Amino acid sequence: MPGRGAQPPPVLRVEGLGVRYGALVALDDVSWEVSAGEILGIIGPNGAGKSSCYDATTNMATRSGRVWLDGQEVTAVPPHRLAALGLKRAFQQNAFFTTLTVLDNMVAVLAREAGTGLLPSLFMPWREASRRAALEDEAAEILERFGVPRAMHGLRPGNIPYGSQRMLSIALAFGRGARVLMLDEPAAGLGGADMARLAELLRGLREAGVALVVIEHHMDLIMSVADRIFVLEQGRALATGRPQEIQSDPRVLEAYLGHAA
Ligand SMILES: Nc1ncnc2c1ncn2[C@@H]1O[C@H](COP(=O)(O)OP(=O)(O)OP(=O)(O)O)[C@@H](O)[C@H]1O
Repeated sequence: MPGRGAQPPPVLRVEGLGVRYGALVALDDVSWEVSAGEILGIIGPNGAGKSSCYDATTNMATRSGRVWLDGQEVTAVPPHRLAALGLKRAFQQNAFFTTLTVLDNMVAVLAREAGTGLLPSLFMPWREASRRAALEDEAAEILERFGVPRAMHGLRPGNIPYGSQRMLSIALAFGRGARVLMLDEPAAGLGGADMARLAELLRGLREAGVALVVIEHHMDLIMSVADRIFVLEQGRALATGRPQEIQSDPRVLEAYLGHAA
């Protein structure tokens, strides 16, 4: 890519993304990229087009533009295939199987990733017992890595603390692994201690080589963890740069805070 010097090639690159809802232009000619072991923060005022940008990237909205994953064009690839290729996403709202335990939610994700036919049999105890035990071990390890302790694995998701629910959401999105993980406001509703755990988790994933794209309204969090920030305003790219550049960019201050510093 031009101007990236010795940077590794991007894992995910989007170019010219556009989304319209009827007459409303939610996203207009937006391009960005993210590399392995990098955190790209996406910020912007409410309604700026951040979620539409995720929908466009993961082919969950009718859109224009193009998307490349690991150098391969994936513009026409449907969302579930993108996930299988390693482009994964967590949503603003937690989405669990509320009647399953925390552990079984994770097992269900692993079973789905393992392929056809396994999911129904996993919940029949007389079949696939050893396979199920192996998946349970794997699920428990992933949950612990994402900060959901074993004491919570037998509970229903609605009965664990909200901060742990958010971590569970990220674990379920990540599954067995991701090349790119896109998170939509992971810190929404979190208090200080949970926010610190989340920051630690994001840094750990970056350390492991995951490319992270994080929409976030909590400026302290995103400015402290992101390597680069991409700013959207009214569907268009306003600025991109390192956190300290973005924090002192008068255009961003004007758009985001309603005044220049
Ligand atoms: N399904 C939809 N139908 C019609 N308009 C939509 C739809 N989804 C989003 N919009 C509109 O598109 C624009 C961009 O919305 P989007 O949710 O992408 O912004 P956002 O930056 O993620 O906002 P927020 O920070 O509030 O989540 C907004 O004006 C929104 O009202």
